[in-house]
Amino acid sequence: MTEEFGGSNIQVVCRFRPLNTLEKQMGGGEVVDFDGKTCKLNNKNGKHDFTFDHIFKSGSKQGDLFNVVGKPVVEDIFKGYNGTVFVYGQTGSGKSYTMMGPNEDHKGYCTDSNLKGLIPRMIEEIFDRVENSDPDIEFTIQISYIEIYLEKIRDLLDPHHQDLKIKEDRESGRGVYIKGATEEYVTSVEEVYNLLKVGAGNRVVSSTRMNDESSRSHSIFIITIGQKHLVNLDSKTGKLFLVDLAGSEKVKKTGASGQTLEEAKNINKSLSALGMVINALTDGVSKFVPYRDSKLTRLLQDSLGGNSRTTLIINCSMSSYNEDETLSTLRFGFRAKNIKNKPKVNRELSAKELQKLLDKAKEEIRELKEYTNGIEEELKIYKKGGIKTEIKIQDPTETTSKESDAKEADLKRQELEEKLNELLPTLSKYREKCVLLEKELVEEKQFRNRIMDENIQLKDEINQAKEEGAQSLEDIHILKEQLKEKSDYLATAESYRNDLEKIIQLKTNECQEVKDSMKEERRKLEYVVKEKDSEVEEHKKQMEHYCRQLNESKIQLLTLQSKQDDPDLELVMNFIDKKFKKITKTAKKESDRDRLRKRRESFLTLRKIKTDLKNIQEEMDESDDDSDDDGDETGDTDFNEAEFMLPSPPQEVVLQIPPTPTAIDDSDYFTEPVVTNEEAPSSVFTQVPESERLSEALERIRELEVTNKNLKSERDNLLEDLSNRVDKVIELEVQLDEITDKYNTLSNQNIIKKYSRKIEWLERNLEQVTVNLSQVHNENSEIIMKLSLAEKKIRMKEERLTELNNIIVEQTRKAKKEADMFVEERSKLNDTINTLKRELDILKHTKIVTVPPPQIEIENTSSKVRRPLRGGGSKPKKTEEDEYFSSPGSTAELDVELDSSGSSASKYATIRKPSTASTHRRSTFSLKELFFGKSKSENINLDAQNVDLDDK
Ligand SMILES: Nc1ncnc2c1ncn2[C@@H]1O[C@H](COP(=O)(O)OP(=O)(O)OP(=O)(O)O)[C@@H](O)[C@H]1O
Repeated sequence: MTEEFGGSNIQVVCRFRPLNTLEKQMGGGEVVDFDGKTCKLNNKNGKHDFTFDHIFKSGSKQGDLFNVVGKPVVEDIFKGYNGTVFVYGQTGSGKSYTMMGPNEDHKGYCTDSNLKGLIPRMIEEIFDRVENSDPDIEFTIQISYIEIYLEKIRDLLDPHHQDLKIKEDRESGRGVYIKGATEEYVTSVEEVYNLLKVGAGNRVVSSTRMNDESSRSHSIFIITIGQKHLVNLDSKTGKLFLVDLAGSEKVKKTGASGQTLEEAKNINKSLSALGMVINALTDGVSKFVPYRDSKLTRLLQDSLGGNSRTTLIINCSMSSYNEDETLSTLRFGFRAKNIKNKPKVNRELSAKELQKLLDKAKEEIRELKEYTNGIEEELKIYKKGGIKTEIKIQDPTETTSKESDAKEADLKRQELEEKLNELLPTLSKYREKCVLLEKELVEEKQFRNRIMDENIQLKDEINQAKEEGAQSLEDIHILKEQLKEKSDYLATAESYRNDLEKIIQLKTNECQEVKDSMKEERRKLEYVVKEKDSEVEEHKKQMEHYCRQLNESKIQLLTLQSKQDDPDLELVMNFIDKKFKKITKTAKKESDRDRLRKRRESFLTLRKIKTDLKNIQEEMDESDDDSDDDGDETGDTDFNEAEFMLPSPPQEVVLQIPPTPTAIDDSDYFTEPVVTNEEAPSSVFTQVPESERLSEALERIRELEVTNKNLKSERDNLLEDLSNRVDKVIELEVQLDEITDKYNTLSNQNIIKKYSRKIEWLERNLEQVTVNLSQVHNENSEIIMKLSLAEKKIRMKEERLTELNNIIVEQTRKAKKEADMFVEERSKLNDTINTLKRELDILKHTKIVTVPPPQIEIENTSSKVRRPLRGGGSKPKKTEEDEYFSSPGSTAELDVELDSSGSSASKYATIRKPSTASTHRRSTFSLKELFFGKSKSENINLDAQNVDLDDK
């Protein structure tokens, strides 16, 4: 059974050690002042005050520390509490010195009465207390000694155990323990010292710049003290953890490297885990304490915030050389002060205790029954009228006759029988009750176990749910971050798209502008073309005029021909006419679309005609030359020139065909004047003398030729300008197409595709994230619901548990009451039996008992076997009787004195050895043991012939 008391804070004491050689060498002074329980550290950053439960200045004695810290802890352990003393501080600050004392002869402990540390003093105190305890209390003392080195638990009492595991057993009240660790039973201080020596030999210690013998591991010395009151069977257990932590160290200062560096890393890691546990226990916010982060914290779980009375000793240096470390140590201790523990007295569970009580009661009933049966049997013998041969019945009066004695005996027998008959149902009633109680207890225990299992399961569920919740929250957080990232990305993409759209718009505007400008250009061009057309028209008219004149000249030529009968000239004229007609025809057929091409073709045709004409001219010239040679014609060079120039006008006319076919009817144009000109000659030839007209015509032809040339060049210019403009238009159109293409390409190009893909992907992701988010929200709310449900369940279970506890308490109370009643009844029964016995005694004579030697428990020298100690003496000592009985085969004739006064009468018998008959010594055998208990278990037989029971 565990008795809980109000929570108590961890006690924190602070110890300073004197400056060491290194600190003196470094030349720094002392930086700590004291004011009662407050120490003040003055460093470069100012003053820091820390108040503790006790402060031990540098000159403090080991004994003072024991009186303040050690003694009360030992007292607590004997009360059944768990206790812990642990020392914390930087390397070389005096932790091992405080715990063990100086390790001068490398034994692992110190026995110097002034210098020995807490552990030796506490061990001695424990054995002193056992020595001075109630002799009815049986003690067991067990020792374990382990170290945590490089995050592995090593058994210092058995180095074969290298990596022990930590286990927890709340149900049995054992709490956190190390599975497989050696637990040696000890019965003396010397035995413990031996173990300390063994342990110290197995510990890992190295030399560093800060400490010649630096502990490289956390050592834990565990003392378990069990107590059992042999009379009331009350039992309790106290466990004491004495922890010497490895020192925190600055690698730079200690000069750790290689293995020591690895050790330093592990030491600092586990110490920081210890710091985290203390933070979580004291910050008032943390719901979770990370005990499982290191072996050290896991092992100290009960000592920090659990079932233990804990004292923390912080060891510091006063030197300015170590002021930073001292400050951090003081802060650590100051924080630890706020840890609240819940120490409980570790008593046997009520169920067990009750079970034992019940067993005891059952045993007593059985014994009583046997005893009554014995009496019954004796009575039967009397009833038969005989006297048991072994029993000499002493007649106290010597005056009553045998007959009256028999009658009286008969009556007594009847009375006894009646009383026995009355007693038997009571006994069976008790037996039944015991069975019932036993059953109830088993059921109750099972129920309680079930509830506890359920509770643990629920707690696990809650923890899981909490973990899941935390995970979900984390997921939500991650998703939110992703969402944010994606939204940012989306926004960037959006802005990029907007920029692109703007660029496209700009380009489109530019295109539009170019189109507009082109349109404008076209319009201008059309205007110019129109102008040029009108100019051409003008020229055409002029040409008409010239043509007419040409026709006139032609007519004149014809006339001349008729006069000269020149067949070649006629041929030329015909040819020209033909060509004119042909060209007119061709021009008429030209469509608007192919105009330009046709023009060029016409131009080529005309050029061909011109070449033909030139050829004809040349032929004519040749013929002229021939005629000249013949001497037929003289001084007709003008005519020849005119002849030579003749083809030009039609060529120009053709070239100047207006752009719209409807505008000019070429056939009309060419036929009409001819008709007019055909009519004209009569008048012309009649008015002007022929040679004048001819020269005039030639003059005009020349003029025409010049004009033609001008017109030609102008036309060429115009054509060139036109083609330039057309080219420009084409170029612009090509540009426009290019821009459009570019735009299309751009919109189709990878960037846009990529971005649109990305945008799509982001949108999809966004959707997914939203879905996930809502899912997570749902899950979260589900978890919260589950959590609240589970909490509700736990609350209900807890309520149920309290209810059950109350029931158990009630049941225990009832059982106790019943047990009391039973004891009362039993004493009544005893009284009755005593009365019966007394009555029977009248009939009895003194008996001699031959007691064979009781089997004395042989002391087992193996310390792993339970070795109890009795209060008042270090272990159950052999009494004179024990020694006597222990000699094999010896028998003793003992006088057994029965003390009839009070209830103890049934309990003790005085045994007298024949040789020392005068000395009456009280043995530890109870009457019950003597007659019933030991008679079975320890072979003590009643021999009526050898036992003398006197009247007392
Ligand atoms: N209060 C003290 N008075 C005198 N000497 C002391 C005191 N405390 C410590 N010392 C001496 O200081 C040295 C270092 O002490 P100790 O080995 O106990 O340090 P530690 O904190 O256990 O170091 P580590 O963590 O490295 O094991 C030892 O030589 C020890 O004797």
